[in-house]
Amino acid sequence: THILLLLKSMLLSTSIIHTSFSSYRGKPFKLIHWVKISTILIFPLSPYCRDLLKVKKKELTPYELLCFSMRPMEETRTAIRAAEYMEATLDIIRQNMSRIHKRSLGATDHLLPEDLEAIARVTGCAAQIALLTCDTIPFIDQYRTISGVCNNNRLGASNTPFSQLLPVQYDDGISSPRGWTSAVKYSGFSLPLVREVSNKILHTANENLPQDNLYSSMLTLFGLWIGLDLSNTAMSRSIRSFNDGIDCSTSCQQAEPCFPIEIPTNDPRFEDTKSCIPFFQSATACGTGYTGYSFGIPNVRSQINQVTSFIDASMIYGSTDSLANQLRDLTNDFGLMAVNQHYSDDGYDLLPFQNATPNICATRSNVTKDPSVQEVPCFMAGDSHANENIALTAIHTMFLREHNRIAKIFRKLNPHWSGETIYQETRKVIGAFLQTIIYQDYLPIIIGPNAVQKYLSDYRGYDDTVNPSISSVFSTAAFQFAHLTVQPFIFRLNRRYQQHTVYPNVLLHNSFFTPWRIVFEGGVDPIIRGLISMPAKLNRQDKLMHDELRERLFQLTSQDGLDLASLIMQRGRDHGLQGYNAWRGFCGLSQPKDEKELEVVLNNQTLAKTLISLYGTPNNIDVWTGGILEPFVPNGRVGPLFACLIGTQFQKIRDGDRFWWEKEGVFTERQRTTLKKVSLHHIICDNTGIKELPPFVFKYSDEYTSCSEIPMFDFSAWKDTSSGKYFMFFALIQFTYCDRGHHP
Ligand code: HEM
Ligand SMILES: [Ca+2]
Repeated sequence: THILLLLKSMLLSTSIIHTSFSSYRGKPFKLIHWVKISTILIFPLSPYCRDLLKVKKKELTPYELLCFSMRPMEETRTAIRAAEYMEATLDIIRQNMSRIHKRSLGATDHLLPEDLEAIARVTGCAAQIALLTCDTIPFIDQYRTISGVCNNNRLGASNTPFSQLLPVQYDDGISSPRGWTSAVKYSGFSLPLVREVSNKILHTANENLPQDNLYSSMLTLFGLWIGLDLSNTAMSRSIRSFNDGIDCSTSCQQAEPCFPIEIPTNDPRFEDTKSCIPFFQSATACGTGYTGYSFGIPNVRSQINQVTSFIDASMIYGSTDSLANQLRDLTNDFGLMAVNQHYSDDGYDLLPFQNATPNICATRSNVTKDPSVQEVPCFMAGDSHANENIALTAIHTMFLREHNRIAKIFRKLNPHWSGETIYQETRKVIGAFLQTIIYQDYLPIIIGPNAVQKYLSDYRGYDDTVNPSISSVFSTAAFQFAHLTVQPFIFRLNRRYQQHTVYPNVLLHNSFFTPWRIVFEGGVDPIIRGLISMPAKLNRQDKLMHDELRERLFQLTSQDGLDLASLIMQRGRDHGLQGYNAWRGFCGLSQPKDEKELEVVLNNQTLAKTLISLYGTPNNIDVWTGGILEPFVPNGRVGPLFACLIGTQFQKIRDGDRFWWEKEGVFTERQRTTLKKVSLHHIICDNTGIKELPPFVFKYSDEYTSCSEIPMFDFSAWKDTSSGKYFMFFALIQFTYCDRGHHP
């Protein structure tokens, strides 16, 4: 590292660079040298999470687990690399220009538009944002692409920037997170340390938590599950600062992309205020931040969503073609998803294993303190978070089984269908199941009937002017409301819905990255029973985030855990989200200007006082913090601000989706009528050994009904009545156009 740093400073000061630079103007080919230099400089300085884990160690730190679980996927790495090269190239040019002209200059002050275009092209940035030609893709009107491209060109596709509902606000106006420089003031006040807000407002012990007497833990986990369909923020590829090689995992120095969470005085857990909770920034999207100059759009930094914004079950099937193919069972032509070849769960399938090294899920011997136990790899699914906790893994597993169950039904129903048709038709049905369950059952409970009426009343058809991309404020703040409704335990119940005697409840921090608990400790059923029959934690102003998430996040044994509340606020600042009042204004809500008015909005005097003592003004309250503190809207589980932001987002991903299940022509009328009848209930009954369950699985109740009392989901509307001849022809075209197992 030191040699590279030395090399970099030498390169920057040598006459070679000065000479080539002073003669570059009007000769864009020279710019390629700059790009090359930037790639040479960045590349070796950028260790990734993977590299952290190369050193064989007994136990991973919480930071390493976070880093690894949030590492960018393959195609995302290409997108991020392009932006990093472009930014580094412009930075080197800027430094040299300033040196030559002996004054500070912007990167593009002396560059011609064609030079910028050339840099964008050579770094790969131009390719990331160029419009696509969609009409050459076969069957583009029939099935969604895996990456979501060509639903409406790049809008809503994976690896594109989050949209912005309000202008982004950075310390330097372009890229530095809010709060990066303490001298920068907002409404006359510096932002408080996020850990201080977490300690003073969020802090809650694990014990005596308020329980939701209306809704079950399934409501919470289903929220997490669908959140993964919608957003997964790409982290910076590098865990080391670009300019001086500081390692974000070990140093508390602030240097892009390290944005460490500082420790306030009198912190209940960390005694040393010079220590920190490691944090690395999200990756920059091409054409934004300091790479934005050449594209004629406001050059503020934007972050990348690695997954498709549409509700298309991307957490099952993947958001990139390479992952989607890995997840399929291509050993036959039956349209199935790959399942685990080593273990099963009482006759039911499990998710396949990843073959990644190192195996971050080899946590069993550490947790059980028994070195002789058998370890297993992490499970593989369409989303990278599948092993984050075992309740989430259980839901993933159920839906994998549902795909294969339906695929087998379709093969019987339509023997002339190719494996590719079965896969695509099944994937289409699963996507529609999710859309139906979310809008019919989930959202009304969360945002309440008034917001449903305002944002989600009748569907009026597809609108190609609506941008379906997930917005930054939705993913980084509003849809993270449910972190306050997570129980500190994963409940595991036996067939009689009593605590399992052999495999009892597990504290949440003992459930992170532990797929072996599913393989060796009773499988999926006990966990699903726990989710559907135990209440959710209630989000209450005086009982916010318990210690499992605020003090022990990703802590498997003795290491210092992370603090989720601090991470969320720091992420919001990294993404340049404006403060609470700006968002209240966006939603047409009142904007409290002092403690008294805040007290009225929150209906809580003590809370308003503490917030003002921390932030100085209601304007600056981190939007996630303000949102989670608001009293609920009538018959909802979020306050008015989040009801508006969540309602707005779900309206956009419905109206801006060319494959929305209610859109004319996507399904037949008979199929639509059938799809309305689906519920999560069906999916549990059909894919687990659970045969008695509460009548409505999001509701907390001690009544149980038998699966046999619910009519089976009827697939007869999918019987293909067109002639076999036509389908032979169709299959032939498919076969001609694409490799087997590829999207048509
Ligand atoms: C069950 C326990 C849960 C754990 C351990 C957990 C953990 C995390 C972590 C570590 C992050 C990344 C924080 C950062 O550095 O920015 C995150 C992000 C997020 N979480 Fe959770 N979470 C849980 C439950 C939930 C639930 C119930 C929901 C929603 C209903 C949810 C929604 C989200 C969303 C939307 C994000 C941002 C995703 C992105 O764009 O990357 N989480 N969560
Ligand atoms: Ca999706």
